[in-house]
Amino acid sequence: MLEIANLQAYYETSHILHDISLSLADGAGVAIVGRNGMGKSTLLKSVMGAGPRVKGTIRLDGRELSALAPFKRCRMGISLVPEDRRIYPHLTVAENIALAGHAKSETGKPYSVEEILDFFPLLKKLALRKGFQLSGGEQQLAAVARAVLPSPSFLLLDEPTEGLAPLIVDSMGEEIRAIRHREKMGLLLAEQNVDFARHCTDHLVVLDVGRIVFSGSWAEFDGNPEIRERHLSL
Ligand SMILES: Nc1ncnc2c1ncn2[C@@H]1O[C@H](COP(=O)(O)OP(=O)(O)OP(=O)(O)O)[C@@H](O)[C@H]1O
Repeated sequence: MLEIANLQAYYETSHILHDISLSLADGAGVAIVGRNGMGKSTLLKSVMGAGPRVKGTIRLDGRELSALAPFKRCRMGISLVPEDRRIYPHLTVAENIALAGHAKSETGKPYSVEEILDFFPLLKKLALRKGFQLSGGEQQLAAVARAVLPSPSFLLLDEPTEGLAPLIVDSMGEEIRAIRHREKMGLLLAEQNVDFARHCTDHLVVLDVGRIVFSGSWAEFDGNPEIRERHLSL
């Protein structure tokens, strides 16, 4: 279980996240939605320990993470795909994915590169292609695949669909959904594409200037058109 309680996050003197509390049961999928600059990325980075200064508690299976370096959180079962993907341009897709196998993991057994390529059929066809020869969407898929290899308990994805063609967005949505359900992997997804977020998760929180203004299921969200109109540009 991933529990975030009374989280505050700061960059220098700017107070970005205010009193965020959020719990994800094992295998749960939660989307963080909201307009640009509302704090979605900051929330994911706070959970990973990668950037903002935080106060409050972040616990994974009861163990406090807030003081731990990102690599330790990764070993404990959290994987982050940042917005900028960070695919190595001169390594092949298979080599980029294999890199994640070098990280030690305290959680379940990592998948093999072959298993990961079976999860992502599009990447299987591109396994020997170098990073710089991939489209933005293919790079994004490779970054997600690499993050899945250590078999994390919770996968954190930062706006994976940004700037991608609709076809690859659909295929990524299918694959993430399938992996989540088959492997019982938790997902915390920062996303502006509401249709994609809905496809991949069960619940959502809406952020507005660093505060949660809505938390519930997608059905509850649909029953609340005012939230949609006020906080999301649809
Ligand atoms: N490294 C940083 N230093 C200072 N301020 C930052 C930094 N990163 C983000 N911010 C500020 O924090 C606020 C929240 O940004 P964040 O990137 O978390 O929002 P977001 O909802 O993910 O937006 P987007 O969808 O545009 O990525 C914004 O006001 C942003 O300018």
